[in-house]
Amino acid sequence: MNSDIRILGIEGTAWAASAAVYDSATDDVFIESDAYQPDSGGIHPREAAEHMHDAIPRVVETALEHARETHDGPAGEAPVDVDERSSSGQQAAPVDAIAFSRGPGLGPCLRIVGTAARALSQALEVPLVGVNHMVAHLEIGRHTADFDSPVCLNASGANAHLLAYRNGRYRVLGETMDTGVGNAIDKFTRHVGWSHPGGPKVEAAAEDGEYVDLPYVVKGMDFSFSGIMSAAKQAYDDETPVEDICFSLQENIFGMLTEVAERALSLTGSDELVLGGGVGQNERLREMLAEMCAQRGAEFHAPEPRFLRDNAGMIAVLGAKMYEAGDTLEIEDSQVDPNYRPDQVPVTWRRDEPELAAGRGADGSETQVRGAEALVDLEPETGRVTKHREVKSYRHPELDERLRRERTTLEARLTSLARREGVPTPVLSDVDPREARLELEYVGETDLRDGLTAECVRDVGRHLARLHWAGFVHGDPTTRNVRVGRAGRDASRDERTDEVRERTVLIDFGLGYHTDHVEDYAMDIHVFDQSLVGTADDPDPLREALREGYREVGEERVLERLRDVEGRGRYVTDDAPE
Ligand SMILES: C[C@@H](O)[C@H](NC(=O)OP(=O)(O)OC[C@H]1O[C@@H](n2cnc3c(N)ncnc32)[C@H](O)[C@@H]1O)C(=O)O
Ligand SMILES: Nc1ncnc2c1ncn2[C@@H]1O[C@H](COP(=O)(O)OP(=O)(O)OP(=O)(O)O)[C@@H](O)[C@H]1O
Ligand SMILES: [Fe+2]
Repeated sequence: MNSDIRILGIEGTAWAASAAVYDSATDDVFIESDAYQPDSGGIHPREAAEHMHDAIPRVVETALEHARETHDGPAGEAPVDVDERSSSGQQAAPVDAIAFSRGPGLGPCLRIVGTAARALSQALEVPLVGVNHMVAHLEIGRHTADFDSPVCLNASGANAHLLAYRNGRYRVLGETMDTGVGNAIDKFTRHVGWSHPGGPKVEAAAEDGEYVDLPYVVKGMDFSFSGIMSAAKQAYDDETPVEDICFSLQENIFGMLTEVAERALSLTGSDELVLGGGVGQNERLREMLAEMCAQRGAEFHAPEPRFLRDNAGMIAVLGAKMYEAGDTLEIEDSQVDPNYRPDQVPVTWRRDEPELAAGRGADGSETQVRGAEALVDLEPETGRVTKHREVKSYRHPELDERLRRERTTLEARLTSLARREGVPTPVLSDVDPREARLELEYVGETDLRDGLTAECVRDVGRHLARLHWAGFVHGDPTTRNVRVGRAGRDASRDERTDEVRERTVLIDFGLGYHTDHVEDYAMDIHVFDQSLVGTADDPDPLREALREGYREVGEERVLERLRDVEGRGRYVTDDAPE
């Protein structure tokens, strides 16, 4: 940002009544916050709104005072640019625009912030900028890290998701299938009788804990907390020491988040990761992410804690970028949106398009690929591939051992089973679960990601339907877990035209499992769908092809359930006690 822009930011989506002033010339961010602390239980929407009502005018006044003081320059000096924008001849506004969080968040809180922002914009005669709170959690990290095009993990109270920029939007590559990560932890601490917020208390208790087995659920880049939270509450009721539960909750929950973040880096080819959100204040989460990135040669950045928890600084910083791009709002269009998703925001302040880094040398000559889970040695000449799930040092050794062994066994079993169901997969020549090593046939010429066509995607739809028909799911169908091309045995002739057709081969079944739940089948399609959205410039025709292919072989009720899965508002911020 070149010019000197000063923005007042206002935040109040849930618990933090906060105002900030960002000065682009000095890159200074002044933040004044007032936290709502529930007397008992979790956040009560009405009480939170009352808090906003009282506290927002106060924090805004403090921030404006700061703006006026710094605007006038050091004591004794004449004010700068005083009447530049003043139409009425009065002293000019101390800021260039008012940025406020439009959502997601609690409706009653958002409305108070919206009203305050509109009133200020009118009184000071400066434009209004409507900021998406989750995109602000991401952008503050990109700003402070000075990264180009990172993957972002937002780990906050009401949300948990992975975002990556593609063609004018932040795409959601993966997200929680139930509650936000902080809310999940806070529900456990309510069960135990600890006061809100629970995250810091779990972190403190975990220091004296030992590992106990708890559920671990990732589906591609999506994940779920409901199973682990019920198991944790049950373990507490069964008198498992609470420090052991806290320790293991952190190991598993943050292990899941770190694993999906690594999958997102692998899928997009990005080597930059930023962390956002209040749960990002947790040392163990940061340590795991840093270690994962170090192990794969990526850069990791977590902003300082005042920028991680809810704060108006991040609203002001993104507000400045939007303001500079001319992305302002008319008062009549400035309504708030409690379900405002990050992928609804047109990204007006970025022009650059990241290249998807190739997974290997374009000519296929590189012989080793690092996936999210494994190191894969390729020998296209001999037609052999060795896949080794390395130790992940960020994970607790017990969990790591279990996951690597189970997934290697499953991958071997389901790869073969799928082929028997008529789905092309590599032929397996050796399995060593203890070493977490597989030997497979080399298939395809490229990853589907690098040769995306509607025809191949339609094939993927048919393949998934066949697996589901046989009673199991792939678990991680992405555009990198599908190989396409005519290499070796993969060439096949079209019966009608006698032309050599590309074959579409599924690989990497390590997250697959047997199930007869329609929901699991729908999720499997959803996971592939999200990877299309994350890797294609124009995903819609491909998404349609996926459904067409599925429909040819599979059951309509699965596609109906898919529409349910997609329509579900996962951004439920109401954390009122059950
Ligand atoms: C929509 C918006 O209102 C919402 N904001 C929000 O959830 O506040 P945030 O400040 O980003 O995160 C609060 C959460 O962060 C957790 N938290 C705070 N410190 C923590 C720590 N040291 N370890 C784990 N969790 C922590 C709290 O328990 C709480 O659940 C969101 O971003 O989802
Ligand atoms: N049998 C194979 N034939 C040809 N290429 C393969 C084969 N298996 C793996 N690869 C290549 O190696 C890459 C990583 O393999 P794989 O997906 O199995 O590892 P992973 O670590 O589980 O990856 P991720 O979890 O990121 O999907 C694939 O995207 C593909 O390019
Ligand atoms: Fe937040």
